[in-house]
Amino acid sequence: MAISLKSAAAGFLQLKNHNTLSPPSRFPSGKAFVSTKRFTPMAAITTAQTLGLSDTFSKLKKQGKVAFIPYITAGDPDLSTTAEALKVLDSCGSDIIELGVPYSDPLADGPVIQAAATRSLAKGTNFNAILSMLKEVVPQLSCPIALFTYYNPILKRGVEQFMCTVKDAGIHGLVVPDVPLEETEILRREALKNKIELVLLTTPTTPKDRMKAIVEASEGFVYLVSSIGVTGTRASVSDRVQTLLSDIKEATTKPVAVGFGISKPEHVKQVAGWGADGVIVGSAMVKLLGEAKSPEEGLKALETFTKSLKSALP
Ligand SMILES: O=P(O)(O)OC[C@@H](O)[C@@H](O)c1c[nH]c2ccccc12
Repeated sequence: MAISLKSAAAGFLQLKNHNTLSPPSRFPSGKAFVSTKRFTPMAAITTAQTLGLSDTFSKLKKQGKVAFIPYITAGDPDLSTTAEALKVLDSCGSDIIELGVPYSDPLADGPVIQAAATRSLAKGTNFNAILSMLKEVVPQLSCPIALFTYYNPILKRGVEQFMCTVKDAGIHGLVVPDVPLEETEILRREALKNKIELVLLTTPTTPKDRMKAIVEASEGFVYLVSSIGVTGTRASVSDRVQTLLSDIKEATTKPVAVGFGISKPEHVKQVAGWGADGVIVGSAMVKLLGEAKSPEEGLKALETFTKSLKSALP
């Protein structure tokens, strides 16, 4: 289904303050993923045993806990390191992991994640290679993966084909930041068919009636974007998030996770204290991995950082 220019423009206007519509672009092509490491044979946790997104939140709520949700870009610095990073994040207590599909025009992303996507694409990362890696690694994880992609790569592959492909790879959730609510009908239908939870995003500039429609349609959890603009660490998290959270919680009982700018234990503590059911940390994670002197150093830094943030959560 092509996005009509009119709705694309409407979508862009709707999203202009937070996630912008990315112009059509080539889909990354390159070598299939070939594992360069023998994965430690662990007792594979079958995907069937791994809880989905909403069930994960239900479990945590019963335990009085808040979900820790890191984001990393697949293929940065390379797919073998991504495979190890997923296992590190899982073993450090991540409750859900957002895995980003690198894209050539990630216009909702700030410089850190844009650079990660560029590095990954330059390495030849492509969607099939990511799927191959996931088929090996997902059975070793105890937490669910939410795939993070712009809309264009989905359209290139075809929505139906895309959804059953990611389901086969053991993916539980999907986040598509640049699809306006009006264009989500086919995505939601195919996601539901494949038991993929399609997470929708609301922002500080989303009108209340539109926010209500978004939270109504969102599956898995509601993604509350904490601040206007693109992804990237901020010195502090806006107090506005507290009001936004209570507005959303008036509109729905679905879990709400907050992202954008969170990068310190005090940010995590603050957002959890305001009633968030989950906190999402992306750029700070991506920076550690992508800018380390070696993959081993990046993985070690990721482990230390994740433990410091996780320990700040109830
Ligand atoms: O990077 P931050 O500021 O920690 O924000 C999370 C963000 O990285 C992740 O959820 C994400 C990556 N790319 C996006 C594009 C739009 C919305 C969200 C995202």
